[in-house]
Amino acid sequence: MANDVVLQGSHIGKWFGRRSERRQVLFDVSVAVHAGECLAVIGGSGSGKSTLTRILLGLETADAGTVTYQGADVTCGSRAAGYQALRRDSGLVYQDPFASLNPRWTVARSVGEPLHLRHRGMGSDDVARRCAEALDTVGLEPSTFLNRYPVDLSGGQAQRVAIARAIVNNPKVLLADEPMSAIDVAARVQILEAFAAIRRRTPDMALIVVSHDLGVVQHLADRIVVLHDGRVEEEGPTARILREPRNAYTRTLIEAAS
Ligand SMILES: Nc1ncnc2c1ncn2[C@@H]1O[C@H](COP(=O)(O)OP(=O)(O)OP(=O)(O)O)[C@@H](O)[C@H]1O
Repeated sequence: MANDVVLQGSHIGKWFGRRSERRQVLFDVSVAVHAGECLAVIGGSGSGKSTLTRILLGLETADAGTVTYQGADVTCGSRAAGYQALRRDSGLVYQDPFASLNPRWTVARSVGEPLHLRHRGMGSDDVARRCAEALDTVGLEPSTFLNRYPVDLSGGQAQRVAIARAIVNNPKVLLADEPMSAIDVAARVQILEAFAAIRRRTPDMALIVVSHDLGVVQHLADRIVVLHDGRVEEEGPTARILREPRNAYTRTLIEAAS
């Protein structure tokens, strides 16, 4: 399995604030993400889930430790050897889909923009085909949705458009930070199905999901990392962690969710 590691954080430490306000929020966190797996990062509010995953994706710098993407360093931001490759090969899905979509852009423009940015000379037929494929994968009929604006979408549809935008360049690593928490319960199934379809279509892609919702985690994740106050409390296969948590904090999280 070690050969399959795409993204690795080793002994990550992070502090926020200045002088007397300075506070450590991640303590010696090590985590490996493998090709083709879905890794869930769970933990209470403020446990460091978003900070850790943003550091792994090179969106935030670590103050201690290292992050490598396919063996190349990404730790010190844009100066690092692996940084550009990771930025190019990663996609992001956030909690609020309407914040990730420009209200003045059609779905076609929002989904197509990353293609234009990456492949400057790509022809309009290829852009249209790739946008349609991405929308199809997330369960949105292209002919119905391509010309809509965000205002014409439900929350669940908007999130699936945001996911289509995130996958249109076939990322090797996709980070979804609380992708379901702003979506009503009825629409969540379609988002789960969208992630399942993406994983079938791109079986080598690594998916990192940050979620409070253990139902979502149970459906999506192969492996779980449990964070508490910036430390890894426990990690292991999803079924084992949810059925037989070894750690008292993990048990508390599971009991609170059931
Ligand atoms: N830019 C920042 N400046 C100062 N403190 C920050 C910053 N970002 C995060 N923090 C602090 O770091 C800690 C971890 O935050 P983080 O957002 O990573 O937690 P989380 O587990 O994702 O929480 P939530 O589930 O509530 O989103 C929190 O105490 C938070 O207040």
